[in-house]
Amino acid sequence: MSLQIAAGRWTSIVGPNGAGKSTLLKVLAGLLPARSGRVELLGRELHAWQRRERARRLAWLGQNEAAADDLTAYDVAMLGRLPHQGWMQPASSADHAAVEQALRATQAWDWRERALGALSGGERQRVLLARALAVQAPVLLMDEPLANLDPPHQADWLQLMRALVARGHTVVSVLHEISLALQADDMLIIDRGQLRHHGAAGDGATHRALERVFDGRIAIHRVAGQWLALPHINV
Ligand SMILES: Nc1ncnc2c1ncn2[C@@H]1O[C@H](COP(=O)(O)OP(=O)(O)OP(=O)(O)O)[C@@H](O)[C@H]1O
Repeated sequence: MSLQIAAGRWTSIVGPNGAGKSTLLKVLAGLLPARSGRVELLGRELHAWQRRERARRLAWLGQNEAAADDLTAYDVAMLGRLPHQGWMQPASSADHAAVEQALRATQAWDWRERALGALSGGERQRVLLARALAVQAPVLLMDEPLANLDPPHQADWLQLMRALVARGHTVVSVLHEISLALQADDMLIIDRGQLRHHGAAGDGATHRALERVFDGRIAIHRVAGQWLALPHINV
C-alpha cells in the first residue's frame, strides 16, 4: 500500500470484515511494525520521532481497548495528558483544563467521578474518546469510535470531528457504518489487505468502488442532502 493521508482533513477507512482496516490504522500509529516500507508522520519517519514527541502529535482510540476499570472517568481522560507531563509531576492547570474540555465535549463530564468499569458501553466509549481528545494532538487515529454510541451521540461525534478538522486537525477513523463514513472528506477503501480506492467521500468513483468492494450488496443514494449506504435485501 502506498498512500498519503491529507493533513487537516478527515479520512475514513472502510472495507469488509477482515480487510485489514485495524491493521492499517495500527501500522499508522506505530503500534504494529510495518513488515517492509515505512510510515511518515508530519513529514518525518514515524520511528524517528522521540516517543513523547510522537505521543503528543498522535492521539489513539483503539477498538475494544482494555482500560483500567477501577479508574474514574476523570483519571482515564487524564491519561491522555501523560505525553505532556514530566515524570512524577502533578497535573498542571493546563492538563486539568484539557481534561475538562474533553469530558465536556463528549458529554462525559457529569460522571467524571464514576469508575470506568461502572459505565455503560456507550458512556465508556465517550470517556475513551475524551482521553484521545485530551491529548490535543494534531493527528487523531480512531478505530470504531462510534461503537456503542446512540444516534444523537454519533451525530455529536460527527460534529466534533468537523470542528477539529476546521481547527486544522487531521482525523483518520475506521468506521463500519458506511453512511457515517461517507460524511468524511476522504475515504480509503480496503479489501483483502489491498488499497482498492482512495478518493473524496462525495465522489461517484468512490461510491462505485464501495459498491464493488461489498459485492454490490449495498448501494449509495442521496437522501435528504446526505449520502447513504443502503443494503440490498432480497425479499
Ligand atoms: N493479532 C493478529 N494475529 C494474526 N492475524 C491477525 C491479527 N489481527 C488481525 N489478524 C488478521 O488480519 C486480517 C485483518 O484484520 P483487521 O483486524 O485489520 O481487519 P479489519 O478490516 O479491521 O476487520 P473488521 O471489520 O472485522 O474489524 C484478518 O484476517 C485478521 O484475522
